[in-house]
Amino acid sequence: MHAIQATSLRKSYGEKVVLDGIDLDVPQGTIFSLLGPNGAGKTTAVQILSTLVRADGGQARVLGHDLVAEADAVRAGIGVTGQFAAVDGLLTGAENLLLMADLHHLGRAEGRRRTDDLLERFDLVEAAKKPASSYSGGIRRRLDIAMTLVGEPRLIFLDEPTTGLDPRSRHNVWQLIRDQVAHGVTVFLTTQYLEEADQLADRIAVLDGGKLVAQGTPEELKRLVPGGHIRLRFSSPEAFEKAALTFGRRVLREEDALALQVPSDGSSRSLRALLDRLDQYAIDADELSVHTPDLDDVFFALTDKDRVR
Ligand SMILES: Nc1ncnc2c1ncn2[C@@H]1O[C@H](COP(=O)(O)OP(=O)(O)OP(=O)(O)O)[C@@H](O)[C@H]1O
Repeated sequence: MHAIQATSLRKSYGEKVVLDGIDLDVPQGTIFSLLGPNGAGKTTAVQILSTLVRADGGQARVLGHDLVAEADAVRAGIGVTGQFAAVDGLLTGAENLLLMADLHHLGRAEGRRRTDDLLERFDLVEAAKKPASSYSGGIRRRLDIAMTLVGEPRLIFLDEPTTGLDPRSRHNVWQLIRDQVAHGVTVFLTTQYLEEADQLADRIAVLDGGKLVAQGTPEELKRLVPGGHIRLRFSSPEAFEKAALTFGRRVLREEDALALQVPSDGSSRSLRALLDRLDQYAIDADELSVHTPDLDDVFFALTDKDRVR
């Protein structure tokens, strides 16, 4: 079953086309990340898929329900944490959670039970007694995500969940997200941080200029851009020269290190071909390492940085 299935989603604000026909498929129990530069339309996509904003065109089913005809059923199964954080600064953390429990009509006892459970799991027991306005960014974000989970959603939308957090808080939030997925929850995550998508996502889609310019696993995306290579290091100048001759003009020479960089997409097929070649000519490499480009390379190669917005 798919948690999200969308075809040809379109949305414009006035003259500005924000989403220009977007197809999305997110299997249940996975983390899907929508990546894109500022203003690419990530938040708009989240707003549409969470029923907050109507698309101009296209269809979508979320948790098996039609987004428009069965909007209530969709809302009942999802949680949204966004830049429009729901935390009320005047209330304590515990009061914020209890308020969410009320909104979900949970009843007093059940509301208390879920609130206590979430405070424990999110390491918020101490903070829960103080007003949320006194919280650091990291604690506030944890409370915000905890509030999203009060209704026990099967799908959560996290819109830039770690923007502005320090590395430790960011890792904390990542762990909380992974825990959710381990319990079968599906996560739709938007982020500007390539590392975040790389760390968390099963699949990534890159949004730019209103279109998805690439989709795949982090590894698949990294293979899309040039720059990947296998580096071979040799212990003798003879072996180095012999290998350089064997691989011909395609290789990059690191004379001082006695190393060669052979272009490769990082697949096992390309690795096997290279090892076969070394075997064939009885060349011994001292060291072999595979270098795949990182997501930064992909992002910059795929998104148009010069477009005027
Ligand atoms: N309610 C609105 N009215 C008019 N224009 C809007 C509205 N909401 C969004 N936009 C425009 O749509 C474009 C996409 O915005 P959106 O917030 O979806 O991008 P984003 O990818 O989430 O960006 P960011 O990373 O900066 O949050 C922007 O140019 C924005 O100005």
